[in-house]
Amino acid sequence: MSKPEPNDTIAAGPDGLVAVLLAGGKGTRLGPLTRTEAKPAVPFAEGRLIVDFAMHNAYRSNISSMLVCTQWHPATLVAHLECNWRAGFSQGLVYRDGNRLAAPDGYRGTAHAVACNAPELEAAGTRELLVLAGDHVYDMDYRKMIAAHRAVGLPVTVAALPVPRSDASGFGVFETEGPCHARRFLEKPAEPPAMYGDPDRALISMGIYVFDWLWLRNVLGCDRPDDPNRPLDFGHDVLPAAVTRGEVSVYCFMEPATGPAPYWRDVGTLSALEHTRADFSAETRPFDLPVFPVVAGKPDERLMSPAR
Ligand SMILES: Nc1ncnc2c1ncn2[C@@H]1O[C@H](COP(=O)(O)OP(=O)(O)O[C@H]2O[C@H](CO)[C@@H](O)[C@H](O)[C@H]2O)[C@@H](O)[C@H]1O
Repeated sequence: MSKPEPNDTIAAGPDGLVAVLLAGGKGTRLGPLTRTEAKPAVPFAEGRLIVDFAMHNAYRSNISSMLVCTQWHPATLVAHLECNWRAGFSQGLVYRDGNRLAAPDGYRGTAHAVACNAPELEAAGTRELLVLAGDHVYDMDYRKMIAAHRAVGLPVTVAALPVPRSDASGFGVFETEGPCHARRFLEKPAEPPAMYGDPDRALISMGIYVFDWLWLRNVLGCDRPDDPNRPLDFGHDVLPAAVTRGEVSVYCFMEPATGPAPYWRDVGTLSALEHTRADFSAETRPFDLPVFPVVAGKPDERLMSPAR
């Protein structure tokens, strides 16, 4: 297995886009599985780790550069990405550990993780940022969302989908006044508001964002590193204010916008992970497991071992 090269650099794609994968959370709700392991590095099925779903989506969406924010036990994750995915990212795949980059406290939240990497993103020529989480199981072509972001012209686009209202309090929830027109954003509300036209469902954030970089660097206070009021978390700090200011467009991950939701699972709890794994071991899978790009050299030995 090749060793990670922390000095590698990234350059934005021809359209100025860079992806950031947030992969540093502790994942405490996965109990023993994440005691000494990053959540995205938890095995899913047949040699795939949880992170491979987001990686495959990025790869097949022609994303050519990615910065991965790690923090909690990143060794397995970095080795896996380096071995299986580096070949798919022609403009660079780099890992930036909060323990080193933001010592002594590390990244203090998702927005802070991006802010800490602002100088490198700036140097890479970033004009748009696609922010992804490493702990979701779904099959999505981000190009459609990016195209929608450009067409609408607002500085932020958030991917969203409906879930039963009773399941929504663990997510960021949009209060909408049209099929996908957001009026308010509430991070993990005890009483999630119903989505427009459907009293039984709520429109939740999938934790996938496209940002205009100049807007984001300003909102994150990248020029004010000592400002104690800088936002730390996208869901708690950045989105509620941005939605209220009318700066956020909602990208509904479903066709048509009011139709049934596609398969998407946040596998942040043991029971969600078990159910999702069961869906993929059933005769008919929700969709195919991720496929690694062809790598010159040896395949990951995990792929040679039996499913786990
Ligand atoms: N300090 C840190 N440094 C680096 N990476 C970190 C980090 N803290 C968390 N992460 C990573 O960021 C991603 C998001 O994790 P969070 O735990 O912050 O959000 P959560 O999933 O609860 O909600 C979010 O995702 C759900 C969808 O699952 C949305 O509904 C909700 O609005 C949104 O806040 C994960 O991949 C995690 O590993």
